[in-house]
Amino acid sequence: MSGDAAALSVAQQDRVFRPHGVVGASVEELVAELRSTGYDPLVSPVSREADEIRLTGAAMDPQAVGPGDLFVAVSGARAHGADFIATALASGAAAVLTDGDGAEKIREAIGYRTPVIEVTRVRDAAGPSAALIYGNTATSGPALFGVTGTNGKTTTTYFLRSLLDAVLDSHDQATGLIGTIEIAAGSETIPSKMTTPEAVQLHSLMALFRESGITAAAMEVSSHAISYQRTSGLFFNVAGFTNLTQDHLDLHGSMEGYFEAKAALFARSRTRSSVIIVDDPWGLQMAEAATGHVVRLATDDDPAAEADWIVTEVSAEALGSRFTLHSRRTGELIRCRTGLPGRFNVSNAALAAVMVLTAQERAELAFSRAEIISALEQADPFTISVPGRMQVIGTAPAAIVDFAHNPDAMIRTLEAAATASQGRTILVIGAAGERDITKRPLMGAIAVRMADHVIISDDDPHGEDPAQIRSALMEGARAALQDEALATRLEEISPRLDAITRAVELAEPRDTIILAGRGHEVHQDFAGTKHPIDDRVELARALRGRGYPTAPDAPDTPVAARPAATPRRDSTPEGGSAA
Ligand SMILES: CC(=O)N[C@H]1[C@@H](OP(=O)(O)OP(=O)(O)OC[C@H]2O[C@@H](n3ccc(=O)[nH]c3=O)[C@H](O)[C@@H]2O)O[C@H](CO)[C@@H](O)[C@@H]1O[C@H](C)C(=O)N[C@@H](C)C(=O)N[C@H](CCC(=O)O)C(=O)O
Ligand SMILES: Nc1ncnc2c1ncn2[C@@H]1O[C@H](COP(=O)(O)OP(=O)(O)OP(=O)(O)O)[C@@H](O)[C@H]1O
Repeated sequence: MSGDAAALSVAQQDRVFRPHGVVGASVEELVAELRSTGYDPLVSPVSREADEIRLTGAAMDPQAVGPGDLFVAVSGARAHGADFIATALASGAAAVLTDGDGAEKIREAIGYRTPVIEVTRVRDAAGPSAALIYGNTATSGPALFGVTGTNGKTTTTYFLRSLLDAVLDSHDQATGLIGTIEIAAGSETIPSKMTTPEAVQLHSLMALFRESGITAAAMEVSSHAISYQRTSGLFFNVAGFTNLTQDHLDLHGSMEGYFEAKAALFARSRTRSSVIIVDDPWGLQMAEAATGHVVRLATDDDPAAEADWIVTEVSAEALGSRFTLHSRRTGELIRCRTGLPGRFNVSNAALAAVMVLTAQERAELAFSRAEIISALEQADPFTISVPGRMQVIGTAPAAIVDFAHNPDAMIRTLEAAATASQGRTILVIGAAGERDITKRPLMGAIAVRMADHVIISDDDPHGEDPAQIRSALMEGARAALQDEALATRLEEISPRLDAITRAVELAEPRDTIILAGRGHEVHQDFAGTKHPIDDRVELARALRGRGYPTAPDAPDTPVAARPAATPRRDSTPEGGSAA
């Protein structure tokens, strides 16, 4: 989105990034739909005029409500949406969908002025309600490609979109994208608030996509989204699974709970086909749990016997890789490449390719196999820059900004660095506050096991004390240093800007610097206060400051200012047992 619109808040941008020609539904039609699907709605006030009110949009965030919207007021951990009824009404909300508590709050605040539809499961009902308003059905389009898994969602959706673009361009059709970094409808984009938006926004986006001539879209599906019913009422043409490793245990309680949340996406009622990477037992289990048409993809060196597609002939090419996709069923061989570093990007690229091939096989895309193969072999769709994902900022020393913020991603990123590096690996790492705390010591331990010099710093502390988060990482790192007699150098430096400067000061041209955890993010959140900092900008600045070369597309805009409220600076170089 450009011009004046770009100056709007994210919620305001959500409000204007909407379809225009929505036919909508009346309150009466919505209530009838909810009744017929078992939600047992109660409506007040019940009157002819109220029934005839036409709903032409839906929003859950009161700041994103527009005229004629259904305001979906949910009860949450921080607040009840109904507490914000005044904001929603001032913006033009025409009716409210809420629970008993919400209905009570609204009656107390405004009496019986606006129709209130009361159901017990508001989040469940939000998706089907929005689907009705925006005219979305299982076949209304666009062709939707959903990707879930602990790591690789963003990268795979960028790869998917790039491949779809390469094929659809010649058909004059555009593509969409919904994910952590941005929401895009063709060339129009807005920034994302969440990896997967709420159902009301997703349904609005489907209608916007259709209106904008978008025939295919790639979308990240987080486990939070599945648990919070954000994808309710949406139907995927192909759902893809990358992997399952430790993260988000604060929400899911256990790996089994986390698995169950993800598995819900691969049900016949939600997706027509599933493409599942079966490189580990979780993947194999996911393929067993999936119902409907399931395609198994193996991307490692020891492919599972059950795999339908395997990746073979992987070889290094510049910083990226070449590989061949082999269909065990038909014998088909397709040559692909990705310019992004790391073996995991071969997996992400293979998943994107097999998802599109599967959609074509199942006659869900109006283009031929030959067009996909030609795009794969000639358009190089997997050599693109994915913001903050293995993004190369400097070349000597190699300097990379990556989003790795959980144990498995760290291992894979540091493996990629070790393969590429001629010298030492210098790592800056932190952990986010108010998120899975059990991963912090694990991440500290992995850091000192796999890098040569580790600087523990801050990520987004959110409401937590940043020093405490660092200390949990340090604890894991120190224990590994001691127990495993490692020679890794370990420091704790805050703020992050100082940690970045220090990493560059330490580096020599043969070394590799990895700034992990923050990727594309441009603010750190300290208890609700946002401090501008972009790892990519600061790394490029520090490299240039020391006369080191930067990559051609390294940023040069001086975005970041030094944080206003700087947390404790605590630079305590520590050696491992041999240091
Ligand atoms: C755990 C979780 O996902 N919580 C989400 C959930 O919160 P909740 O149900 O507790 O609701 P709440 O925040 O109390 O708000 C209730 C209602 O009051 C409104 N409200 C609330 C507070 C306020 O100040 N103003 C306001 O209007 C809200 O818009 C909502 O309508 O619904 C809220 C409304 O949409 C989300 O903002 C909130 O996301 C929180 C902030 C969050 O951080 N979520 C992250 C963990 C998340 O979802 N991440 C995944 C990606 C994870 C990954 O793979 O890394 C994602 O898909 O983004
Ligand atoms: N297939 C993969 N397997 C393991 N690690 C990966 C994979 N793909 C990417 N990574 C690592 O995970 C990080 C995040 O990648 P990406 O943003 O593509 O995943 P994501 O699932 O969208 O993550 P998030 O949900 O946290 O945004 C990358 O920066 C990289 O370190």
